Amino acid sequence: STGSAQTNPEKNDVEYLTPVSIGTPGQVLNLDLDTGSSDLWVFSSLTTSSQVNGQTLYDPTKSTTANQLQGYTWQISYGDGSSSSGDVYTDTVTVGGVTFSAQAVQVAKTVSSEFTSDPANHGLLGMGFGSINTVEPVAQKTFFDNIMPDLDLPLFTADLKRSAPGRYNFGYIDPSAYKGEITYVPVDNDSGFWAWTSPAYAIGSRNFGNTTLKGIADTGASLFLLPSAAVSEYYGAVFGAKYDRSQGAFTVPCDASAPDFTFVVGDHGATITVPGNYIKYAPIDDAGKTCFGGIQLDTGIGFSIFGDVALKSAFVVFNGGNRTIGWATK
Ligand SMILES: N[C@H]1[C@H](O)[C@@H](Sc2ccccc2)[C@@H]2OC[C@H]1O2
Repeated sequence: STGSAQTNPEKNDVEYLTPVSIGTPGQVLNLDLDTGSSDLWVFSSLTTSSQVNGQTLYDPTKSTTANQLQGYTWQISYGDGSSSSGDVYTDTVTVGGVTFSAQAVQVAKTVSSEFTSDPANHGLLGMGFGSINTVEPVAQKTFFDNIMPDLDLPLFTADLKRSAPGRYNFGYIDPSAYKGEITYVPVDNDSGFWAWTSPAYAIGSRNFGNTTLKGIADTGASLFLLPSAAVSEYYGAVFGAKYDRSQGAFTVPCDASAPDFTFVVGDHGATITVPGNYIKYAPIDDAGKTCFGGIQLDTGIGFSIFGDVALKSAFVVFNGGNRTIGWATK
């Protein structure tokens, strides 16, 4: 089988939401497909009502194919401090025309304020590795794990775009979605993430250094989080850039000329270039004078995060069959 689903950016591309059908008859929720986590959880009829704010709710009692996993629970905390928890059902789930009939659907009973505050986000669909699924007493498989054996090819692709709809494809590679060759590199999934290492990076037209970037490809993260040496070198090249302690982040003048950020993929010279304009991420003042930086520090995480600012500059193949990640320009 193969499938294809359009994914739609929220304001400032802070996340990308994809319609997912759950249950019989189908209840369509817009979910954040997240390669940086491995739980499929949804706002539901069981979610504490004071924590619901316009989100579409999955109601298992309205689905003839829902079955509760009695006594199973889950609780997840994300890198940005948000969290959610609840119970577990199985039900039929369809994304982009690909269906799995007994998918673990984690219904939220509690969600943190970051989730409550966004009516458009009805939950997450994790596409990381199964080892970090939080369901107790038995971890559950991700949607991708479940459909992989039936896919023509054991992979999915992410084609995110700046402030425009993009696409997640399952089981095939669309040759019209990228230019040149796809360069594949090994993924180390010991952490449960799509972790890989870039051998070097360059800022603007400067020469490549020899500092490797060890990071994860995370479709659920908005920004490009890098080591302080890379971040300082980058913003040192942007006139008017500064670290704004009140924001706890680097900002740039929205009218600054921002250099591109290029990272190497593999050892035969392939590169991906993040346009400087993507790093003038979003205005933080009404006048649109000051912009939030799309590159920020990865301090304390232990690895870098190739979030949407990096991913939307490429066509990315997540191959679960041979555990590689492929990058191509587009
Ligand atoms: N993998 C990512 C995940 O999808 C989000 S969870 C999230 C939180 C609030 C709003 C939307 C999504 C969080 O930021 C980075 C990492 O954790």
